[in-house]
Amino acid sequence: MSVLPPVRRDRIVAELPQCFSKESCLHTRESFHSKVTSACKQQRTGTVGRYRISKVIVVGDLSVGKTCLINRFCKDTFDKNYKATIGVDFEMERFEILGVPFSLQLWDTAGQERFKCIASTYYRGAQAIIIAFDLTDVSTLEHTRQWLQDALKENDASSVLLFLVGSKKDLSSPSQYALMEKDAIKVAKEMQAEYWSVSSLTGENVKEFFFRVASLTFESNVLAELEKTYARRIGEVVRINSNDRNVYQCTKKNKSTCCQ
Ligand SMILES: Nc1nc2c(ncn2[C@@H]2O[C@H](COP(=O)(O)OP(=O)(O)OP(=O)(O)O)[C@@H](O)[C@H]2O)c(=O)[nH]1
Ligand SMILES: [Mg+2]
Repeated sequence: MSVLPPVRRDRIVAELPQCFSKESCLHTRESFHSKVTSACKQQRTGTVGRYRISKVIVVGDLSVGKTCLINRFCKDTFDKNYKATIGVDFEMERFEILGVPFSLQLWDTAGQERFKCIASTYYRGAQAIIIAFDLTDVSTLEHTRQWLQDALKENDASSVLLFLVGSKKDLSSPSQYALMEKDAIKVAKEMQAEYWSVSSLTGENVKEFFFRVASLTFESNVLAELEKTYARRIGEVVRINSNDRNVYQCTKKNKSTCCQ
């Protein structure tokens, strides 16, 4: 069995990364959920080990900067020449969160209309959806609602984490940015998404953003797994209890026959 190399030192998460803007932040806790930290401390790998991967899809209009965002984070590169994504591209990024190895599967989808049907076949089973728009083009912000609708057709809205990300921040002036941010935060609140603004050219907020995505998906996976384990245990206890009742009836009626 091939052993993976250790996680890069700059991919280690010990504290819950904070959100970008309090105004559009759904998970306002300052630290990881206590149940998650204790499960990880006890390395209850049965609980924590299983959920080591999270699927994240990145959607949004063509040329808004989805591929550049992923490449800046995964490869620390930036290509100013636009090469449209055809269908989907895929990157796997490994972290160590609270001492537990964890991977983000990043699915970079095509924004061009003609590739949309191929891309949408990869939406299913996402734990997080990143909807990207261009901070210098308000029409790409308006289109994010449709992108979200399409992505939610394949996923359970109640359990998927949503992020609305404004890209190309280096291209917008402070006054232009302030106006766009106000609109974007309004859209983020409507969507129940967490808003971020980034620049893949300068790298501004890119690492912080992906650390936040990885940490929140890790936390929700571990909590879901703990709940399942707890429910299974309760199930077992209930089953034993119901047997107890039989044992009780046996002893009341006739000890020898029914309770072997
Ligand atoms: N200045 C600046 N330019 C950017 C930034 N991000 C992307 N770009 C430019 O925008 C172009 C398109 O970016 P891509 O990441 O390829 O766009 P995309 O969303 O993947 O496009 P599709 O694959 O067609 O959906 C790139 O060639 C860059 O030149 C950024 O943060 N700042
Ligand atoms: Mg692309």
